[in-house]
Amino acid sequence: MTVLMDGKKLAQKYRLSLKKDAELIKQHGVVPTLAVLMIGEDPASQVYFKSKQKLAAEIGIATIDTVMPVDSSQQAVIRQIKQYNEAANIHGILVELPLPPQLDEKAVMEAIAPEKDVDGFHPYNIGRLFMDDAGPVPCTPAGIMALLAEYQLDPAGKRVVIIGRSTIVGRPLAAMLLNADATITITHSKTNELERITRNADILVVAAGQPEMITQKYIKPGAIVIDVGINRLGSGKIVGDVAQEDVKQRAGYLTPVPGGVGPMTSVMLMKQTLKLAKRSVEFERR
Ligand SMILES: Nc1nc(=O)c2c([nH]1)NC[C@@H]1CN(c3ccc(C(=O)N[C@@H](CCC(=O)O)C(=O)O)cc3)C=[N+]21
Repeated sequence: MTVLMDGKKLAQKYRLSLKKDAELIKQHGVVPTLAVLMIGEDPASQVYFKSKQKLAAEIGIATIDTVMPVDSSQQAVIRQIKQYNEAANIHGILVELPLPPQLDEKAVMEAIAPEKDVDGFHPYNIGRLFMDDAGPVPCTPAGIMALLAEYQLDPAGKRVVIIGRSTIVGRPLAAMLLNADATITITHSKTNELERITRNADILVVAAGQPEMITQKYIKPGAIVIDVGINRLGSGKIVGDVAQEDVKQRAGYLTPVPGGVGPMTSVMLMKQTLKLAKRSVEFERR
């Protein structure tokens, strides 16, 4: 029997506790504030953009939302970020990805002040994560770590295989799990004999962006399977990167899609915003 790891339920638990944290910060006269910058109107990002506004409002986090035209110049985007960097009332800055093609993602990420980088995408924060001295960290991997902890699945000593080497999921998750004493293998689209590697995994994380690519034959019996994929099919149905019904026959634990990693990502963003706001309270009291 596979245990489904209920991200929706855990996210709800976090929402209640984050609401209390936000209240405490406000008692010190600080309103936790997240600035969200979206360039263009990518439909997938737009859904995420709106759901974040709603979640922030529920928890008691103020948002400053800016939409810039899809043809914005690099200079204009960086100017907007610098303005947020300098605004004392803003604690977290998030720039919606993906960016339109004329913009240099690396330069945009580097323009965000590391101490306001809620997504943990700035090279300084990535470096800290790799040195096991983490500041803000990427939200999706943080959500995966929270799910493992909730189900008392300690990664220490376990063999982890991650499919996907993105800067948003695969790479930072590898660092977090390494910091938690797991043994890590990162695989990707050029990996030879993928199945032979994944069949050794005690924990398999799939962030490949390929609808339902992972079937039973990739899974070690009883393994923990984390499905990071969110793929919208022509029919409108949302599926993960794991063929869920098939893999359920073999996995010990599995995150569903929807209702698994996705809801945890958003809640981790709020948690990190509060952490950054709290730090500014402590700073002011000194
Ligand atoms: N700077 C930046 N940081 C991000 O973290 C970021 C981003 N840009 N751009 C867009 C992607 C996408 N993303 C999602 C977060 C939550 C769900 C989520 O909650 N999904 C639900 C609902 C799925 C549905 O019904 O559409 C679920 O999986 O259950 C999905 C997608 C964060 N992203």
